[in-house]
Amino acid sequence: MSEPVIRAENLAVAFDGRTIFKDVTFEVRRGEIFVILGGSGCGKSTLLKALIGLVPLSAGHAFLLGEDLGALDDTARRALLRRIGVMWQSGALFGSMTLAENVELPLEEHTALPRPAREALARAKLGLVGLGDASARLPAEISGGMAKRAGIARAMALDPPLLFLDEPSAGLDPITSAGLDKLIREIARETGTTFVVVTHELQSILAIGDRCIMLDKQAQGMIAEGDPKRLRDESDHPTVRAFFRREAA
Ligand SMILES: Nc1ncnc2c1ncn2[C@@H]1O[C@H](COP(=O)(O)OP(=O)(O)OP(=O)(O)O)[C@@H](O)[C@H]1O
Repeated sequence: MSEPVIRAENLAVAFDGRTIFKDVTFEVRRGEIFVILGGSGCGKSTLLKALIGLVPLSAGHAFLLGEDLGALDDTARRALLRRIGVMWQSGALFGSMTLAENVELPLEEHTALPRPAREALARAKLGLVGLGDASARLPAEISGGMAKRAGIARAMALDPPLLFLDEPSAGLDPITSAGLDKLIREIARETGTTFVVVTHELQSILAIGDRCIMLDKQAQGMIAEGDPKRLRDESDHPTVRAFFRREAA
């Protein structure tokens, strides 16, 4: 089997001596959509940040694309992070720039490509997310669902093999959210991009997740791992069952 895209070994994070999670161990395989799920405040976003080195680990190792992020010097670390796309929940587009200019921004920052090449790549990425006709629009002129699509296009500007999405369906109505899920599946299938998606939206988890882990605040760590549909149908863990069956725990 090929090297996993992510290997998380016994990860722990604590803030001011308070453990958020510990002993978090999992692998993300090439080409899959891997979901990090769990209730509010269980540490999903913190885990995402820890995986890319934005939050320090108090224990464990995170290997991304085969490299131990914590063991790299600044240059190697920047080079590795350049190969990873992130769309933050709060990752708003720059309001004064068109969608095309927003997508071009990472290309301008990280490549020496001339402007026409950048423009062509930005158009292609916007086309991939179904916004080929909207490239000259400003963020204020588009819907929330379109803004998320544009955010994904921007995160894909540098063709990352690994893409993190932090709560992509936050703030979207169910139909728009389902459309975004479909897009994520299409991109994964068409491009082979590996996705790590943080979400607590049950519909999304079941629609897109090949595999998932579930974090839990009380347990301060993982309480489940596997195919979300199997967890829904077969888990004996009361919190996992409650989550998937939408019952109060
Ligand atoms: N920089 C920080 N300093 C101190 N505490 C923090 C910091 N970042 C997060 N926390 C705490 O860590 C816990 C987990 O937060 P996190 O945002 O990762 O949860 P989450 O599962 O993503 O929640 P939600 O679904 O509500 O976004 C929370 O109690 C939060 O207050």
